[in-house]
Amino acid sequence: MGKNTIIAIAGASASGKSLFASTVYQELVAELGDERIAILSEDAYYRDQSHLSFEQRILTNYDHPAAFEHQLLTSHLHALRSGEAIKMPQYSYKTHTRTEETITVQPAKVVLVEGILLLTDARLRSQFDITVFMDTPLDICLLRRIKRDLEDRGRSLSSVTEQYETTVRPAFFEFIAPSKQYADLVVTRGGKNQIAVDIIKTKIRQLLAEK
Ligand SMILES: Nc1ncnc2c1ncn2[C@@H]1O[C@H](COP(=O)(O)OP(=O)(O)O)[C@@H](O)[C@H]1O
Ligand SMILES: O=c1ccn([C@@H]2O[C@H](COP(=O)(O)O)[C@@H](O)[C@H]2O)c(=O)[nH]1
Repeated sequence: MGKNTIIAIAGASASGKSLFASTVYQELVAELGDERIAILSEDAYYRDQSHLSFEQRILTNYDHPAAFEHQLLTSHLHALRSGEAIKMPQYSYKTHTRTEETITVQPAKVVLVEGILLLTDARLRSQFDITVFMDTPLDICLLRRIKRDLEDRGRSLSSVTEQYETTVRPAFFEFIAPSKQYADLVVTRGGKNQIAVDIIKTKIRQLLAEK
């Protein structure tokens, strides 16, 4: 396989990273097929906490870099770049640990990866060829996170607001916002910014045509 390209999409929780990455991925797969493009999530690399009780797991700060197994993600990106398949872990936000299943990701010429802390880690940054930061206002992120966490992640309004005040907001200012300096592209207005989606798709088509 020729040179691979890894594209990282970072930004605050509920800034639209996942929607943006999956829109780029799905639209390109519909057009070109799925052999040359792969998609990964940093959230899949939250540490396995199956050795802890549920009461212990909910004490973890999920917005701190220590919550992630970034070394495993780095080695998986390196493997994909080297033409090897990986077994991506699967994570449950409801049980706060990995599930038994993994997803096999085949090496692809373009790999999209999205997550809150991707640009904060120098080991990960060294793997990225193109970096994107979703610059959605924090109040909009909070509104979207409340809706999503209540509907999809089994949370109550009080747990979302308490977590937001204690870890999510402080981590945004300590880790995520400063990592914007490492972005090649800054995307406003979240995952439905179709102009930004089209710009990344054009770049990917160009990369695939070169190889
Ligand atoms: N531009 C947008 N307009 C409306 N809703 C959006 C927009 N971008 C994202 N969302 C919604 O906000 C929620 C959080 O987006 P998501 O992509 O899951 O964020 P992240 O991956 O950054 O946590 C989702 O329900 C998503 O559909
Ligand atoms: O067990 C968990 C793991 C993570 N979280 C929260 O998820 C977000 C990151 O995911 P996004 O999809 O980017 O929102 C992070 O802010 C954690 O607080 C969780 O609540 N529980």
